[in-house]
Amino acid sequence: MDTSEHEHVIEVTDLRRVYGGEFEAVRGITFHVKHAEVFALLGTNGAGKTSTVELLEGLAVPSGGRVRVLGHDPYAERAAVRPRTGVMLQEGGFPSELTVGETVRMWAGCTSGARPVDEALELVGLGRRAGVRVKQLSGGERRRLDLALALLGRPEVLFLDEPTTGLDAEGRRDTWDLVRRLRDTGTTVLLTTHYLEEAEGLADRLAILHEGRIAAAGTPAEVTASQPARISFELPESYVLGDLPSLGELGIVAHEVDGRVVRLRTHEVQRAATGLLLWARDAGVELRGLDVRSASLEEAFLRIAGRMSATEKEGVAAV
Ligand SMILES: Nc1ncnc2c1ncn2[C@@H]1O[C@H](COP(=O)(O)OP(=O)(O)OP(=O)(O)O)[C@@H](O)[C@H]1O
Repeated sequence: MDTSEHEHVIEVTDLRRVYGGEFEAVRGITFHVKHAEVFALLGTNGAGKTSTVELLEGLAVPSGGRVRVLGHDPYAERAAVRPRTGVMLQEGGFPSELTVGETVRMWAGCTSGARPVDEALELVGLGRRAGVRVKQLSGGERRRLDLALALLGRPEVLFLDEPTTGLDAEGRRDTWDLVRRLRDTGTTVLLTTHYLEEAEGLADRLAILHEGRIAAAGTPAEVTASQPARISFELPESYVLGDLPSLGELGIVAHEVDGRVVRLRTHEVQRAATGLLLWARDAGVELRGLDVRSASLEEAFLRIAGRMSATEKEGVAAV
């Protein structure tokens, strides 16, 4: 089956993975990835990201549910899927005595329609390192070599398990640029990452896994919009919180006072900010340090992953 703009290149339905007959690492997840889309799987350590990606790569059989990649079962129909996909595992293993160029050449020998070795190395910024032995590469350079190998066969679907772990800021940006270019030329990319900035900037859509289940999914904007915005300011001299308009009227769902600093959370940021500013104008006072900001993906993630302080959680849960 050929891919088209309208097809779901990856389809995951009620997917489960059980280890040792009892530990359920993936507990019935459903999502899809469209053609030429970058989809990020986020989650805390042990959330089930790698366990899921391995099923998509056809490295194991699901304990339940269904996976389709390019319309095929990646495990049972490996021969149909594997040549059209590129895989970058969390830890690639290379013979350390070979040079970078030899490694890619060896790999190219087993890949049909492989890119020229130089092109693959240029793509990942290793063009000048072809003669260096793999054992002499830095951790970040090894990740780039991993990526070069994943790209060798001009894959239609690319699986990247933590592609930028160990890369410095520049290397990370280079990889993001490359992923964007691949997406723009029709490659579908599924990646896992611990960097929320990476998911926010790179992913068209994402899913946050928590304890084997999808806790939130959508575009980065949709996922962050589910979280309340934050407004903070200093209480003017000689005023107390009770002097402000009623927090309920302002649409505030949680509040915290720390010395003279007031922090409010709201899903109706315009209403709350307007109410506060009108009140300040009428009272003839200045709201020093006024800061209004939407929730970040990081906040959404931390809240979903259950790591926020109990008080903050209670505040918002009380809505
Ligand atoms: N082969 C295995 N046998 C038993 N349990 C396993 C096995 N592989 C993974 N697990 C467990 O399954 C759960 C999910 O692991 P997985 O590696 O999929 O998480 P992850 O989201 O990729 O984590 P990380 O971010 O740390 O890479 C963890 O509790 C892990 O200990």
